Amino acid sequence: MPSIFRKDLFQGQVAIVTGGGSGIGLATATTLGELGAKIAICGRKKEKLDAAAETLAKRGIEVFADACDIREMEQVTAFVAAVKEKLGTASVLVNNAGGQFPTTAETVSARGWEAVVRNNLNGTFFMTQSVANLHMIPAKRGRVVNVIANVARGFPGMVHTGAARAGVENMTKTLAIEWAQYNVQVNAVAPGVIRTSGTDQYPPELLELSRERTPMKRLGTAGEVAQLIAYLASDAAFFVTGVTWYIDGGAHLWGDNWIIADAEPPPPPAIVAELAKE
Ligand SMILES: CCCCCCCCC/C=C/C(=O)SCCNC(=O)CCNC(=O)[C@H](O)C(C)(C)COP(=O)(O)OP(=O)(O)OC[C@H]1O[C@@H](n2cnc3c(N)ncnc32)[C@H](O)[C@@H]1OP(=O)(O)O
Ligand SMILES: NC(=O)C1=CN([C@@H]2O[C@H](COP(=O)(O)OP(=O)(O)OC[C@H]3O[C@@H](n4cnc5c(N)ncnc54)[C@H](OP(=O)(O)O)[C@@H]3O)[C@@H](O)[C@H]2O)C=CC1
Repeated sequence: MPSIFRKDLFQGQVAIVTGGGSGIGLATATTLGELGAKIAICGRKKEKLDAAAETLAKRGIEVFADACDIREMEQVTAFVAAVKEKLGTASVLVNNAGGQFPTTAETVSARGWEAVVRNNLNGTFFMTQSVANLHMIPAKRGRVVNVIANVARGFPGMVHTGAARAGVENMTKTLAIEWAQYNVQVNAVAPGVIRTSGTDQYPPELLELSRERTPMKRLGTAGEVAQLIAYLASDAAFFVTGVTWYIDGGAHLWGDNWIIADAEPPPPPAIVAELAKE
């Protein structure tokens, strides 16, 4: 995707992109790298990261890639220290790693719930705290962009991730206030349904339903999300903090992925009929 940004926008800066081995993370790493940033990426699968690092290097981007499960604090601490040693002090953190699986609220197992909450909420906090303490707060400079999801009207069909992402959205506001004194801005982006290696794992009929239920009648691209992240990571967004930016073709305002059955609901309690008489 051609960029609207100045070629040297991130020259001399170091950007960490979690989950940078694929999808939105790789598109973001590519965008920031092509705008001059040195890039650090992490993920759980080393092979995927190595392939992504090769792609980035071929584009002339200086890159450091290492395996790190963001749910494990020791792995996070080690990765964040390695970034400092290999590339220098990071001024940009994109918390993009995450994921979940479709489920109903009544059937999700305790382990399934925990896996998703740890991945999206705990992992994002561990990484943010670690990068802030080692890189951004001492340097008095930082931009954090949290990738969440369209949870504006709940997330029926994925209760675990809805709850975890709402937690990250609230955390975004808190950190924006606590860290304003350190010149660290914290924002979130909330993608609608974006075609990536991640959504390729979803049933095609669910994605088609999502497309139909999106006012703009299409799915987004990873490149589009990367451009929004680049803006929020740039100096142009210096006075922007604590805000969630939707990039979803209008889907947070209209259109549901959750079909409410047409069946007659159970009768209301008697008091409702009594009140209707008055
Ligand atoms: C509806 C509206 C759509 C709306 C239309 C579509 C909208 C899409 C919007 C969002 C799109 C994206 O985010 S796309 C990005 C998607 N990418 C990903 O999700 C990749 C990352 N995800 C993951 O790694 C996994 O999903 C996650 C659970 C988070 C972490 O996996 P782990 O390996 O740590 O966990 P495991 O040890 O395997 O499993 C722990 C428990 O979770 C359960 N579990 C794991 N995967 C499961 C699965 N697919 N189905 C059931 N249960 C699962 C296991 O059964 C275990 O519980 P027990 O069985 O009880 O032991
Ligand atoms: N595509 C979409 O429609 C939407 C996506 N999102 C969110 O955007 C982000 C990017 O998703 P997308 O690019 O679509 O999908 P991908 O599955 O391609 O990307 C997810 C990335 O996160 C990494 N990851 C997942 N869990 C961990 C972990 N515990 N530690 C480290 N890395 C991890 C994965 O790498 P690895 O497997 O190697 O660990 C992978 O590279 C995710 O948070 C996703 O939930 C939100 C709304 C919609």
